[in-house]
Amino acid sequence: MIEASGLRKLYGQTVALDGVDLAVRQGEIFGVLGQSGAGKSTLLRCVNLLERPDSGTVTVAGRELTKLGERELNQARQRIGMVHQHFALLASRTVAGNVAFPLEVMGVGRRERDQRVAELLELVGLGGRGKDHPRQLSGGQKQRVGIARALAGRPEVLLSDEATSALDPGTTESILGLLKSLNRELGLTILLITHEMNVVKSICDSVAIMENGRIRESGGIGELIRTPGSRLTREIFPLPEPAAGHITLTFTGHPEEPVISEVVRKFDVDVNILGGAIEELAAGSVGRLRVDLAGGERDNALTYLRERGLLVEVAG
Ligand SMILES: Nc1ncnc2c1ncn2[C@@H]1O[C@H](COP(=O)(O)OP(=O)(O)OP(=O)(O)O)[C@@H](O)[C@H]1O
Repeated sequence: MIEASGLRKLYGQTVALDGVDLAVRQGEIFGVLGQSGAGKSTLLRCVNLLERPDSGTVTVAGRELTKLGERELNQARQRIGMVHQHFALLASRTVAGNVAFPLEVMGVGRRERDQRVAELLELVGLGGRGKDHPRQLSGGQKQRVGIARALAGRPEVLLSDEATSALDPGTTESILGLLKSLNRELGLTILLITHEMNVVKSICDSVAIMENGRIRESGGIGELIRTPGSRLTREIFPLPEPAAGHITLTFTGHPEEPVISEVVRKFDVDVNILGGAIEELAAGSVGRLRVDLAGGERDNALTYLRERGLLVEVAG
């Protein structure tokens, strides 16, 4: 649905994007995770060409945006919604007036506009609040207005620029829940940028980890979790560096199965648990355990764990 290839963007001497490739599939929630200054906002602004990359191409829903002139681009942008960190609402307009704004720009007539605005407010859980002004709303409600406005043009793609960064944890969760349900119910493809691992863990199907204008790792979350040495897994489970011989086990799907006690019984090994955690991700439940395994048939125990579908990493 979104494909970016070879994106480069310089601001003076600063390389904001240094050859970025991105592929977001239709209907998925794709997170770009990175620290401040990594280039995330620049990447997002290059996807809808609010910022023109110095080189590289961007294709959204089959149209190569980097080839379009300003008029065609404005049209194409109507099918790409955008949600902002600080909501970007017009203080002088009511809630309904804010949501109606893009429809006015598109030239939608009054009656259709009113009907669509009412539908959109209902969709984001703000039915009946149309006459209020943004100042009468909480941060979470303001973001709901921002989302309703972004959906006005029936976009195929929603871009989210740190949509929950200005919100408290409880409100963040409810906004993430709303994005997830829009993704499911409308089949909306969502590309979001965030510096919060929590956002990636709770709603993303895929992720790209960005650093210094480059993507260091990207892919489906389940797939990355099963990849040895994955940065994503290390960041989700911040265990200390392992000592030589220590074993890190990553298991997905059925953490309730007693594989550890099985290997102890079957292979007569001693297991010393050094650390670990279980995380509930949108992609499923994932556990990571750091152990020391000694005695008995250690190698056979490791082979058995691999055969049971665990990722087994032995520190060198
Ligand atoms: N308009 C601009 N003019 C000059 N430099 C810029 C501009 N926009 C971004 N940069 C620089 O490009 C680099 C990437 O910035 P960008 O805002 O894309 O990162 P980010 O990951 O989104 O960070 P943050 O979360 O803090 O916004 C930074 O070094 C930043 O200072």
